[in-house]
Amino acid sequence: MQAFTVEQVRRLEAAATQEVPEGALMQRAAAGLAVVVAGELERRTGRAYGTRVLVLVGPGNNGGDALWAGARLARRGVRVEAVGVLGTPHAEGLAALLAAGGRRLDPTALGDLRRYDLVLDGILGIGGRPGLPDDVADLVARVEAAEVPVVAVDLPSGVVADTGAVPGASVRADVTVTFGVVKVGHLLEPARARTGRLVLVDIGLDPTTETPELDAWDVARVADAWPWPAQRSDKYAKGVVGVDAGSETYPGAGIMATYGAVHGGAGMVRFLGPESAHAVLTTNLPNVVFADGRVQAHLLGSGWGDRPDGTQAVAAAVDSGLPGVLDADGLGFRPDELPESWLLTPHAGELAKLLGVARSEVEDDPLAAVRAGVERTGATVLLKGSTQLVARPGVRTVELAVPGPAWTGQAGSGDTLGGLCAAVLAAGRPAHEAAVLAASLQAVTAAAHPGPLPPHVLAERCADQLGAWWQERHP
Ligand SMILES: NC(=O)C1=CN([C@@H]2O[C@H](COP(=O)(O)OP(=O)(O)OC[C@H]3O[C@@H](n4cnc5c(N)ncnc54)[C@H](O)[C@@H]3O)[C@@H](O)[C@H]2O)[C@@H](O)CC1
Ligand SMILES: [K+]
Repeated sequence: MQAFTVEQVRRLEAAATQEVPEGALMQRAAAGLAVVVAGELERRTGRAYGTRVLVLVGPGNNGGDALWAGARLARRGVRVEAVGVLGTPHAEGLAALLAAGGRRLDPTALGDLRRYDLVLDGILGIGGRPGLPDDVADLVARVEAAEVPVVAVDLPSGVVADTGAVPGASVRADVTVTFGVVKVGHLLEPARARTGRLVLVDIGLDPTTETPELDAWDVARVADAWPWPAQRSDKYAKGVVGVDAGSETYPGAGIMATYGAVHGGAGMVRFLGPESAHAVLTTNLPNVVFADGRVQAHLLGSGWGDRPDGTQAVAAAVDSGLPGVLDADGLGFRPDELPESWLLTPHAGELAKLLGVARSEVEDDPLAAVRAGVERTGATVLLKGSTQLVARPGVRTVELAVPGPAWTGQAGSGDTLGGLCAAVLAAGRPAHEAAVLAASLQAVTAAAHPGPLPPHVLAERCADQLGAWWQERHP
């Protein structure tokens, strides 16, 4: 699934408008919206006829869409009531609603909102500036407290369409019906959680003229793209990972990283980290070797702490010409310039430090931040967190891994993720693909095995998940 910016949507809409009569796009949007709302009413109450819908109407075309859809619903026997909450409502849309038997209410006459079966949020769309005025925010809070299902028109009002930020009050939708193309904010947290189920209505835009801002992977694409071993693949075809992670202070990070590499399907894992980790690894992962030798991808940095020879260790690995993953403390030892074949795996705090900005700056616009990380380092960058983004040099489109539940937000998850990435890298895949595949695998596995599993146990479940995908593909 691809997502676009507001500026791009405006261009696409302008191009499409040249081809059709005035108002046609809004009619297509309203028709699609009314079908989804009617379906939602039927699913929730068993019928559309006789149900009650409250339309919250803002000053722009977003409110226009909502009013025209309200008119269509009113003609089907839905009792539609519209309330203007900002500015002057779309004149033709309001006239159409009234002509179809809908009513206009004064905001002061709203009463108990629990009498509505559904609320339609037509307050703001892609023309919305962040946040909502206080009186609108109060009304939105009342809707939420009344637990009435909400369908958002194009975007949940109050979210930032281009970044996914939610700087103030916003609508929390059960369903969002968007038009033409998906917008960036639908897919990035925290706006993603406010979007609910996303329905895309075709209004005749042609997105092929624009480079997508975001390319969101889904589970089937991840499973199809995984580097499955061929029948005659030996350990070198699957790839050897060299893990130089952990330290005497943090041996666990090296162990976790090794669990990730093993369960991500590496042909062999060489552990080059601290001796204090050897006994645990020998007992639990006896296939891991400790001798120096051939590797096909490096994994460095997790749990290094303040390693005295960190700079030299990273330089030597990069100079080998092999691809690698540089994680956590290792990020502080990176050379000025890295090749694209190296993958950096910072979380928001680490990326902020790398860029010399506040963490909130990364969190407010992760798309810009992950691109800036690439710009700064030359490497491929995976920004870890609730939405996991991958950017690489020379490519505008940022890839979005399959999202998962927050269970993976615990110490050690980043270490195992680094190992999973390194396993895919060692199998010969480019760094951006290794990052998307590994991050998605971890998320999908966490969704299938919810609960506070320690990261190394979740890594074992990752192997089960890979097994299940493989069986689906090799019946
Ligand atoms: N342009 C097109 O061809 C189409 C647009 N469509 C709809 O039109 C929407 C965009 O319409 P508009 O460009 O009119 O924009 P909006 O409907 O999002 O609203 C813009 C208006 O809201 C005001 N406003 C913005 N943020 C505010 C805030 N925080 N507090 C108070 N007032 C605020 C602005 O001053 C402006 O008057 C889309 O989201 C979509 O729903 C659809 O009908 C499909 C076709
Ligand atoms: K809206």
